[in-house]
Amino acid sequence: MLEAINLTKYFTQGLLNQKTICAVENVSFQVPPGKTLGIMGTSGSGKTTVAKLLAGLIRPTAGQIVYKGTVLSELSSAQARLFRSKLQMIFQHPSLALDPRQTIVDALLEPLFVHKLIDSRRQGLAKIDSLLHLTQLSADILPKYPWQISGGQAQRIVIARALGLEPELLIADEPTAMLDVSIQAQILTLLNDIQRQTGLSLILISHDPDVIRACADRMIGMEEGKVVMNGIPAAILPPSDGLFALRNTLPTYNTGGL
Ligand SMILES: Nc1ncnc2c1ncn2[C@@H]1O[C@H](COP(=O)(O)OP(=O)(O)OP(=O)(O)O)[C@@H](O)[C@H]1O
Repeated sequence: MLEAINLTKYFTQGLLNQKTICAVENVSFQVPPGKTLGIMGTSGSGKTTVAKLLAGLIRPTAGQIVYKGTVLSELSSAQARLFRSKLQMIFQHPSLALDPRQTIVDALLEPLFVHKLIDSRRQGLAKIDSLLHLTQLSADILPKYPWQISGGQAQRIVIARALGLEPELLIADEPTAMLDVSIQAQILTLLNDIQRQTGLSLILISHDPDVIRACADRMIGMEEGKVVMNGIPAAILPPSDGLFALRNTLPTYNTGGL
C-alpha cells in the first residue's frame, strides 16, 4: 500500500559555516495493508525524519514515496491533501498535541469540521461516541481539559482524534515513550485491537526491541540514517532480556509473515 524508495533527507545547518547533515539516506521499505512496520533505532538514527517525510511535513532531498501506486510528489495539491487525511501521525507527547484551552470534546470535533466529515455538532457527537468506544474511553472525559486527564487517557484521545479522520495508515512515533510501563502495554494492545477491527496499516517507531517484537509484522532497523536491518522481528532481533516482557501481555496473532 505504501512504499518508500531510496528516501533521502539532508538538512543544512548553520548560517556562516554551513554544514550538511545526512538524516536519512536511501531508506526503502513497504507497508502492506493491515500490517505493522516497526522502525527501530537509537536516538538520532533518522526515525522521526522518515515519519515526517511520509506525513509530508518535510520534503525528501531524493527518493520517492508511493501510495497505492501513485508517486506522492506527482500528486496535485488537492490529491496530496486527500492523501494526508488518509495518513495520520501521533507523537510521544500526547499532552503537547492537545490544546490546554480546549475541552476534549472540542479537540475531537475540530478536525471533523475542518475536514468536512460532519455538518453539525450533533453528527459529530455521534461519531465521537464510536471513537470513544474504539479507544475504550468513557464519555465522562468529554467536558474535561487535557490537564485534567492522565497521560494514558491523553494518548487515547490523540489516537481517537487521528482515527476520526478515517486514516488508512497511522504513524505512531514512540507513542508510549512518556507513559508508565503498565500503560505502555495498554496503549500498544489498543493499537493492535484497532488494527484488527479497522484494517488500518501501522508504522510503529520505537527504540525498544520489546515493543517492536511484540507489535510489528516486519521491521527495519536504522543507524546513522541508513537501514541496517530489514526483516521479521523475531528472526532478526536478539531474544528479549525479560526486563520489559511486553510480549507476554499482547495477543500473539500478529506474527504472520507479509
Ligand atoms: N530540522 C532539522 N535540522 C537539522 N538537523 C536535523 C533536523 N531534524 C533532524 N535533524 C538531524 O537528523 C538526524 C536524525 O534525526 P531524527 O530526529 O530523525 O532521529 P530519531 O531517530 O528520530 O531520534 P530520536 O529517537 O532522538 O527522536 C539527527 O542527527 C538530527 O539532529
